[in-house]
Amino acid sequence: MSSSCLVNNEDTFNDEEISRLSLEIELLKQELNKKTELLKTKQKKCLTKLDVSRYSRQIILPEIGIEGQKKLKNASVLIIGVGGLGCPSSMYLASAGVGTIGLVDYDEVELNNLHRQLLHGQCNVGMRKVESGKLSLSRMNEDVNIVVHDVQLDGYNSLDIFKQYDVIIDASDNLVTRYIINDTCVKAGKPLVSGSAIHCDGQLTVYNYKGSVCFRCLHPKPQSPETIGNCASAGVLGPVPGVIGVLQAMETIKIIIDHPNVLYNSLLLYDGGDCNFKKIKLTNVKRAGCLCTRSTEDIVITMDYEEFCGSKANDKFKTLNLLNEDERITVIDLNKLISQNQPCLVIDVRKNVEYDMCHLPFSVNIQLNDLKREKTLLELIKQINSYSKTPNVITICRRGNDSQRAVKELKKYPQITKKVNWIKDVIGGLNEWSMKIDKTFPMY
Ligand SMILES: Nc1ncnc2c1ncn2[C@@H]1O[C@H](COP(=O)(O)OP(=O)(O)OP(=O)(O)O)[C@@H](O)[C@H]1O
Ligand SMILES: [Zn+2]
Repeated sequence: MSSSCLVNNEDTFNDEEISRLSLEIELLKQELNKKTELLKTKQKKCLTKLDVSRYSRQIILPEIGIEGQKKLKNASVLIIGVGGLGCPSSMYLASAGVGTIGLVDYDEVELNNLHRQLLHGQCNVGMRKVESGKLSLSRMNEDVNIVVHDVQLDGYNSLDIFKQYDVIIDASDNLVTRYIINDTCVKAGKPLVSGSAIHCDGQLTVYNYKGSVCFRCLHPKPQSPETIGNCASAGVLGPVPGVIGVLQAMETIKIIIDHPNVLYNSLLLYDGGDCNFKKIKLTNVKRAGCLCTRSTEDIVITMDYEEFCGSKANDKFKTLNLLNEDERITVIDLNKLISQNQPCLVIDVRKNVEYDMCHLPFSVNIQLNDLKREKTLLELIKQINSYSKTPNVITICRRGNDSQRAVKELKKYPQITKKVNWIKDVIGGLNEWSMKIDKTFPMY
């Protein structure tokens, strides 16, 4: 017999003793579980008299009652994005007495956020959004525990954060983040209240709730990045994310109180222009092979989401480098050329509406897409011909990407290139002009 098999006689058990001990262990385990559950219930916060006064107008509702309000007090909700949707949803949840609200955002408050992101005020411009959000929410309701996560959410940090919360609200603004949030909710088994808003339109639904479909079931392949707009490029009317964010708060409250009519398996469409709400039925069958049909251990959320979507996990501006250095000028060069009265045709290639918002007085407006039109090109040639000396052509846009595209486009036409000295664009565009030449020029 090898030494490893040597056993002291006192330590050996017969079959009967083994099954008796197993039973004892099982009973002890059950006892421990019961005590842990009891402890959890005892640890649950009860309502104070002040709570009852504060929330009396909603406690009185049969849907809420004392039990519902207790559930809200003991609930935790994570909101990703303290922007157009995250501001209204967090305001209503904090005011309703949700015990813990987590805020995720990696960005700072900008002036152009204020028309719709009502948690942030003028004095908060430049501040971290999560900090500004926490300040305002705590001012609204000091009893709510506001937890800040000042990070860019990705597949590596999301699970640890999500685990700490009961309900997740997607108030982000880009496709990559939507997939990360969806996949993490599926892995962590959390309901996802999803919303979006752009122009005058909004959408709302709840995924991964009581066996319902997930975002991937409906969108297994990401939309191409070119077809997706964002608030910065497409614009949004403030009340639209306001409406959707408030409805996200409503669905979250319904999930917490276990309301029977949570908006899952349906998609709510809001058309602000028409003042119209439409509800369309979604499938209640999970897509075969979808992530949400796998066991949680098999769900991988550390994939390269940016590669999968072909876009970034934020809607921050990407600088293109389409032109060579000698095909570009700085705003300082432009200023010099203009003050020296050099013959320059400055073409602002932004949308008409942007040109109407603000423009350089010496520029003309031809939208990038119009540069392909024959009629526009003929008019442009006429303008070039009207100069007494051979002019330079300078394209400009907001930040210096479309202006590079415009140079490429114009250089395709020898009728133009032959008649001008050179065609160049302005690095950094009008935003750079605003920073370096004229601080009163609006930056947007
Ligand atoms: N992966 C992410 N991690 C953390 N925060 C994110 C992530 N993706 C988006 N966000 C945040 O979600 C919020 C979305 O807000 P919103 O749609 O109103 O856009 P915005 O970025 O504030 O404004 P604009 O698009 O006009 O510049 C932003 O504050 C953004 O920083
Ligand atoms: Zn799915």
